[in-house]
Amino acid sequence: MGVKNVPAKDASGSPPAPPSAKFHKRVAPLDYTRTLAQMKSKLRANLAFVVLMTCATNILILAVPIYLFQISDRVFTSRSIDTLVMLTIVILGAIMVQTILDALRRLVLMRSAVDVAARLGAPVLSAAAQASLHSNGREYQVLGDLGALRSFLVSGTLLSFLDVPFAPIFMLVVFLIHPHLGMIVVGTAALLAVFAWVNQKITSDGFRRANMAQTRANLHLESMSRNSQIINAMAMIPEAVAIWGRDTAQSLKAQIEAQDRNVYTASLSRMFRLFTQIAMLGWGAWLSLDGQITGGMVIAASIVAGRALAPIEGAIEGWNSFLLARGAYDRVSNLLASAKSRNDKLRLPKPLGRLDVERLLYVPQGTKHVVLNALTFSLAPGDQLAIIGNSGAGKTTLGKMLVGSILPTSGAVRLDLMDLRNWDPRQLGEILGYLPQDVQLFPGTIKANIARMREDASDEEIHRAADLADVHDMIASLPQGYETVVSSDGAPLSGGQKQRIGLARAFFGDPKFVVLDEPNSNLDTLGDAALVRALGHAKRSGITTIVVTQKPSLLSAVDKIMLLSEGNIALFGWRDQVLAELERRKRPQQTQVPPQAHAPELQGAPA
Ligand SMILES: Nc1ncnc2c1ncn2[C@@H]1O[C@H](COP(=O)(O)OP(=O)(O)OP(=O)(O)O)[C@@H](O)[C@H]1O
Repeated sequence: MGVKNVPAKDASGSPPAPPSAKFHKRVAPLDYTRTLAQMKSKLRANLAFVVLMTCATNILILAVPIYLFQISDRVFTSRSIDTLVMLTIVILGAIMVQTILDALRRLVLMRSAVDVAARLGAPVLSAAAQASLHSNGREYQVLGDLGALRSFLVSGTLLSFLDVPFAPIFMLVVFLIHPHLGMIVVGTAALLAVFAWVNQKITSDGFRRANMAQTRANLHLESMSRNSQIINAMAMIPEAVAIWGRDTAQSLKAQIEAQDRNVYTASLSRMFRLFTQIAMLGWGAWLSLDGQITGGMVIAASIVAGRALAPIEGAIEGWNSFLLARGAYDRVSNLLASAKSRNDKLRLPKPLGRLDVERLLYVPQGTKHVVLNALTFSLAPGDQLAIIGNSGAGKTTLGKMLVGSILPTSGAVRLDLMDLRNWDPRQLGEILGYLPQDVQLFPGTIKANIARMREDASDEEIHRAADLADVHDMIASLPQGYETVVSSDGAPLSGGQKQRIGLARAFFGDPKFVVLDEPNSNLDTLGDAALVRALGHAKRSGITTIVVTQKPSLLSAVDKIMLLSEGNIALFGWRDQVLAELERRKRPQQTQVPPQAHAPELQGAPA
């Protein structure tokens, strides 16, 4: 196609920059899969160290029963004080080493948990923001999963899991002391496993229902905080609180049911574990009376049995939190695996602003509604197009698609011949400007908002954007000017002022292509006039501009008009021709039939 790849003249009129400066600097690459792999290998290394420490601590734990064994077998028989002192010194040393190693493994696990959160926090948030393009933003909750993962890594459950492989060794030791005692321990372990299985069966549904109701209550709370003004203004507090209360009550009720059952099974398993201790001592005493083992062996067997059963009980009790952590890990790794690496795109020179839309089709996922029906049109660099049409015609959807904030079902949007999907996203964001229908500002100063929260933005660039959007005078009239701090609900700015700051934000950084969705919906006459002047500045700067509008006042400022009707291009062409055609279509309707779909927006439009 006929776009000449000549360097565009700088908007300020200065000569084009040398070739090297024309190329955007690539931001640090964010390779999600590699970050995840790095985190896994670091965690594996740490866990290997922890497993080593666990081996050592578990072996050293045997020192106490061996000490008892030795006392009853050697000291009592030889009545040697020296042996007693030696044995005591050795056991004290062993206990000290065991304590240090146990503390070490806990410290390493704590640092590993922090390391996981620190390494994955930014990539997960970035991947969630990317993924939210295709959904309603629920991916942001994966950040909570990262927290759950971190808690699991420092929980006692993980230590119990690590200790479980040593349980058979301890059982073997008890078997070696006496097979009867060994069988008591193995029987109890099997019984504990049965209790845990029953516990899982009878509580999982309750916990699942409790979680679902809690999630609903949290979502409701979030929407209440976003709509607090509407809720207050229309006295909706009782209803809003009632909805939250209903979901919270459901969650608590389900939780109580599940927890009651949990308490029953946990108490039963604790009781059986105590029975085991008694059985070990009682049966051990009988064996001792029978002369089969010594008293020291009975006590040693009881201690070793306790060590064998404790991690099994801990792992069984923590099984639910293990499943939750595994689910959280799966969600984190799936999100990172599905996020696309942002560093594999060629850096291109700054575009001229030619737009080609090819057979753009949009059928939202899960619906059969054709919102945009194979739209095809082109704009030359610097063209200004107004998109008009009835409510629900697809104007906003088309605007979002033109800036790549939603992806088409099929077809392509090309900027300077290159499909938007093939531009480096960061570079594309810098050469695009977008003012959405529902303008939201970030909490911070006006200058930070105009600069798109970039810390490297110069004052000159911010002023230039404000100038281009014709909002400098409005900002100057505010008591704190560019330093005015805006809160998350936009206060202290009015709706129109917010919209005009949003306009300056769209023009920040010399974009080459700007989409403005109903930029004058909140503007007064002065604001309207400023917007028309801003379009004039954009025209002179060669910025390709698309304005979605229902108001006729803006139509005088554009070159071309597109009429969208139910997702189809009903009319597209030079402004005067389209307006004349609309006028011609409107006339017979006024005399014959009720007005047609698109007639009202053009009433009063300049011909
Ligand atoms: N994600 C979606 N799922 C289902 N339907 C959708 C989705 N996005 C848009 N639509 C539908 O597409 C149609 C066009 O919506 P769009 O917001 O683009 O209209 P519009 O022309 O901008 O209207 P308005 O002037 O009122 O803003 C609407 O009927 C809307 O319900």
